[in-house]
Amino acid sequence: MPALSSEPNYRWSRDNYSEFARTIDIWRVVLTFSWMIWIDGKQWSYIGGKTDIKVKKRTRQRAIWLRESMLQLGPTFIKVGQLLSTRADILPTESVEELSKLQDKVPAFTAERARQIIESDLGKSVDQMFSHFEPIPLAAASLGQVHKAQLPTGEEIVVKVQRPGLLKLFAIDLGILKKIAQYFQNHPKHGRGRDWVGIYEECRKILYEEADYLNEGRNADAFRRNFRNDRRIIVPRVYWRYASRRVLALEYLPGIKVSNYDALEASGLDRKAIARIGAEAYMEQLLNHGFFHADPHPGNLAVTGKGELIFYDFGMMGRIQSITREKLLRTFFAIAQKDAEAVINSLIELGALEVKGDTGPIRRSVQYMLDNFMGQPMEKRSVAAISDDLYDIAYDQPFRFPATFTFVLRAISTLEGLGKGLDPNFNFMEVAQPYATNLMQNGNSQESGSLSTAFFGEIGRQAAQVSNTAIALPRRIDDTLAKLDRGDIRVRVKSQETDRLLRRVSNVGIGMIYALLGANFWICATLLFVNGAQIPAIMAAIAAAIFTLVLLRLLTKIDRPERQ
Ligand SMILES: Nc1ncnc2c1ncn2[C@@H]1O[C@H](COP(=O)(O)OP(=O)(O)OP(=O)(O)O)[C@@H](O)[C@H]1O
Repeated sequence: MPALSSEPNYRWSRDNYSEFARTIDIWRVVLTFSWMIWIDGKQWSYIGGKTDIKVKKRTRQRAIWLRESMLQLGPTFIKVGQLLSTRADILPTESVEELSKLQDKVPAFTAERARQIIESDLGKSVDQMFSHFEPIPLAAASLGQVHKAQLPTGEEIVVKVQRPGLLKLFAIDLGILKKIAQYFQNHPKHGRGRDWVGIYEECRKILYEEADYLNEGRNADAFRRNFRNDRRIIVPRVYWRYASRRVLALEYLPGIKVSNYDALEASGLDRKAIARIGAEAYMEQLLNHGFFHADPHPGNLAVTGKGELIFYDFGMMGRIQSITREKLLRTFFAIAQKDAEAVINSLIELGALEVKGDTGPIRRSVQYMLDNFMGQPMEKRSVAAISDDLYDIAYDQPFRFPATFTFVLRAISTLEGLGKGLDPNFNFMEVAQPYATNLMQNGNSQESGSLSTAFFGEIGRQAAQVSNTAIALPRRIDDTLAKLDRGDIRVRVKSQETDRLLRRVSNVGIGMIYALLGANFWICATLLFVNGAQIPAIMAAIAAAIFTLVLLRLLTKIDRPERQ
């Protein structure tokens, strides 16, 4: 993010901002938003009647308001908003779209404060360590800012410095956010089928990981190592001598931003080739390394004069294990075969789906989607469209996608958007498919070997199923036994005889109660009548008569033979 020259005076960036004032500010936003949602659900709040167009328009206005409020609330909420923008399975489309526009438009802090942080963390003065330190940051984002500097040896570096007081702000904000998550969890409407506390825990973990620059340095090293044999990808080197939780020095690698099309063309760079390198680098990360850059927005990708792709910012990375990659293939096969049951099972196995309760409704939705949306061949569809379909199914259902899965989808969708900007005919699936097959067949790593075995094993299995149902039958029995073993099958035994007997026993019990009450009222009526209280005696007699009648009716029912 370029540093802002004019600095809006946000409350959270003031020194005298108290925890109490913060709590009020945050709860004011939460309660106002809850009130808006409540009002929007009421028919009378729409002048001239509630229509789909009016609802959509209002949802959009609310989403814009939410985005602006998150921006006002500062770093923690900007990041949480950005994370929530990947959750189209729990938020309406309008909110997802608005939150994904949430950019780190935050004021830079002064070079003086940056120097203080560097000196306090590294224990030496900035002038001793660096021959030059650029006071105006290259970029300022919500968590920190980037200053250019030079080492006495002449090497050019960038120094990332964390925003002052960030961890203190996190501690306060996350404490309040936890209460908000609990509030929504316990809410009769918004809490149903949602795991707000789980989502809060995920956000908390990611925020603290991103705020630890040592972690970012380790990620950058691992990413760089993974691409050491690929000359098309460049990753800055970490200068560990100048690293702490709040400071990170990296090799200075200037480049043209992938979204700066004019500059790319002026340098004679091939836009199509850049889009392809990006997609292939992602296939490599997802299928081979199992370690991927989770935030490939245009600010984090640049191109050198030679057409190499530079990656910046390793704060948010995703990991997928090799076993998950095999399961991912199984999902693709299931989708290709339009087998809803298999899609759901593979997504559950993948950990991509957590179903609470009955899988029936979701199976029907998935089947509907497979039959209707997936009309086009897979390789012609965009990943963004596929994820939209998935989110459409998931929205308002009693399950959610785990963060890793939504991160993969978001990373690929973002990259796809970038690719389309560079080359209007770009399609991630088209690039990915042959690349994935090639990687699985000719891969030199042990992992891709096992992956290709799984791939062909799966083809064999599917072929056997399709060509011969008789052969497939034992498999189904086997699957059913496995389900039984896992406790996924509930057996309901219906015995009419037992049901009848139970009903009779219960009716006899109720009959006893009526008999007792009837007798009681008859005795009361008699005693009252004998003592001259005629009106109360009549009332008691009526009550006694009612209970006796009900009892007689019940007795005839007990003896009547039941219809089969
Ligand atoms: N090694 C580098 N060489 C040159 N420029 C860099 C380098 N690292 C970062 N930058 C520049 O600084 C910008 C911000 O860097 P980075 O994304 O790492 O910071 P951030 O605080 O994590 O920002 P954000 O959260 O917006 O991604 C990059 O877009 C890039 O322009």
